[in-house]
Amino acid sequence: MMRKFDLPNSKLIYYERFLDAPRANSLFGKLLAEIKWQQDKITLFGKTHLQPRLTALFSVKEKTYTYSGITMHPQAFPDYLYSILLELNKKFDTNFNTCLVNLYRDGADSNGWHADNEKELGKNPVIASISLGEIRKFKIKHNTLKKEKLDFWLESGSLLLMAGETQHYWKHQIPKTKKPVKPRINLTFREIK
Ligand SMILES: O=C(O)CCC(=O)C(=O)O
Ligand SMILES: [Fe+2]
Repeated sequence: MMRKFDLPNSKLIYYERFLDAPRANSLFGKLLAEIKWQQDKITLFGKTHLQPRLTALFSVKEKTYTYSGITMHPQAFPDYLYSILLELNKKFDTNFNTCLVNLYRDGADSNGWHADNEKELGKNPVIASISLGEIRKFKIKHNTLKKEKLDFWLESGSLLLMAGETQHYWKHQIPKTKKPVKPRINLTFREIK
C-alpha cells in the first residue's frame, strides 16, 4: 500500500511494505550485529548531552557530514546496504550516496524536532527513510501553519519518502515512549552534494 499525504509545502509518501518481512528481519539482524555504532555528544542551548540513540554514517564519499553540531565520519558501505541504495536510486531516480543509520534501543531513545536542511543536502533534499524492527510513531508539523500536523506509525519494512519543500516548511521527530518497545533501526538515504 502506498499513501500520499496531501500536505501544504510538502511531498510526503509512505510505502507500507517496501521490504517484505523476511528481508526486513534479516536486514535488521545484520545491521544490529555488524554496524560499528556510535553515540555522539550534542550541544543544545549550551548544554552538552549524549544523543538519545546510536548512529552510524555510510557514504561513498569520504566527506564528513555535520548536523546539530556533530561531525560524523563516514564508513564504507557494506554490500548489502549499498545494494539497497542502488535499488532506491533506480526506483526514485535519485542520486543517494550516503546513508545515516539510527538505532533506537528502546522507548527512551528518540529523535527531537528537526528538519534535514543542511546545506550539503542541496535546495530541496530528497530523503528515503526505511524502518526496521519495532514500530514507532513519527510526528511532523508545519513551521508556521499551526493546524498542519500529523502523526503516523512507521512499520518495519516501510519506506517514507520526504521530498519537495518538506524540509523548509516542516519539522519531524520520533518521540520517546513509556511503552516497553524493542529496538528499531532507521536508514535515511540522502544525497550529500
Ligand atoms: O528514525 C526516523 O524515522 C527518523 C530519522 C530522522 O529523522 C533523521 O535521521 O534525520
Ligand atoms: Fe530527519
